[in-house]
Amino acid sequence: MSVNPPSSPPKQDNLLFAIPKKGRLYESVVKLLNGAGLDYNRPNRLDIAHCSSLPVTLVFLPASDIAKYVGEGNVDLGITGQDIIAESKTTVNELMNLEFGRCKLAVQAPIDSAITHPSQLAGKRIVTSFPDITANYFKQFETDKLTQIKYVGGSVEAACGLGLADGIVDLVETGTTMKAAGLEIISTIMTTQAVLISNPKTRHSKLVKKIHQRFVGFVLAQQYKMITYNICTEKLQQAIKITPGRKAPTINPLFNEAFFAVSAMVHRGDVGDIMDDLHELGATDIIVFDLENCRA
Ligand SMILES: Nc1ncnc2c1ncn2[C@@H]1O[C@H](COP(=O)(O)OP(=O)(O)OP(=O)(O)O)[C@@H](O)[C@H]1O
Ligand SMILES: O=P(O)(O)OC[C@H]1O[C@H](OP(=O)(O)OP(=O)(O)O)[C@H](O)[C@@H]1O
Repeated sequence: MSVNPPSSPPKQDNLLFAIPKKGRLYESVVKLLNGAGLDYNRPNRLDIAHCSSLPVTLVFLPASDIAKYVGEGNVDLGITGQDIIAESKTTVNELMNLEFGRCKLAVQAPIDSAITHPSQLAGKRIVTSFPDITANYFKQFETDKLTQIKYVGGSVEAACGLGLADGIVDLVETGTTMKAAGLEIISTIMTTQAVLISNPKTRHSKLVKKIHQRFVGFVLAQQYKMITYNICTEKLQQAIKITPGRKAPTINPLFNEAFFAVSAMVHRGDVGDIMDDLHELGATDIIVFDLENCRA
């Protein structure tokens, strides 16, 4: 692990926040930090950046090391996958699911092998970046011989084809990597997504809470859109059934008309159907807005 020397040392009283320095989680994390108002300037190639808006220093680390730094080091907050937390066997507080980095950790074997159940791989050679989770998982199937677990840091899917493994344990999202390597899922060990974690011994509980609340608002805003429309008095009750909102819709009478303007939060995935239903009911001026951020 290499952390470049900081341009200026971490400010002593700043909260330290570990961020994946690259890889699958990086872009979503940057979006989340921007959305939560954690503005920073990261000079090219440097692994440390001070936030301008809050007393927070971001440290950019490999995703696979972040749970360790938060559980056993001085780092107060971090973002990483649940798979990494499970593998690192360290105690951190899992504050919230971040709704990205969703995938599963699965036992895989060559399609043309006769393996259909994980017990057939017990005692055999398994290659993985998750040796601890894998060893624990195969224990339940072992009789006499221990499973031979070998660690590799990446491109795990190549191990069967290159004669290093009889099976692998690796992450699967779309399945593209797995299929390209001629592998199939034999069993799923766990599902995982990115989470916000905190150090149980942090000295910055108040700031941890503040950042947590900002993330809750941003993640919620990503799941909803705001819809507004006009509807006549007679159809208002039916319209409310279509857009009940998170708590209730906001309803304002239109000036000089027997119409109401309604606005409500709706789930992103339901927007198309809701617009169709409202249009069919006779609603007019239906407009949908993205929510940039919110506090529920
Ligand atoms: N295909 C995927 N889809 C969704 N989330 C994933 C996927 N692959 C990995 N992740 C999540 O992202 C975390 C980091 O994985 P990634 O492959 O980016 O790590 P890395 O190997 O440290 O990075 P890099 O490959 O850039 O060195 C994983 O532990 C997992 O939680
Ligand atoms: O099911 P898919 O959508 O194909 O995604 C799964 C792949 O993504 C991850 O690897 P990544 O591409 O991040 O690189 P790595 O193997 O170097 O970790 C994971 O280790 C799989 O190989």
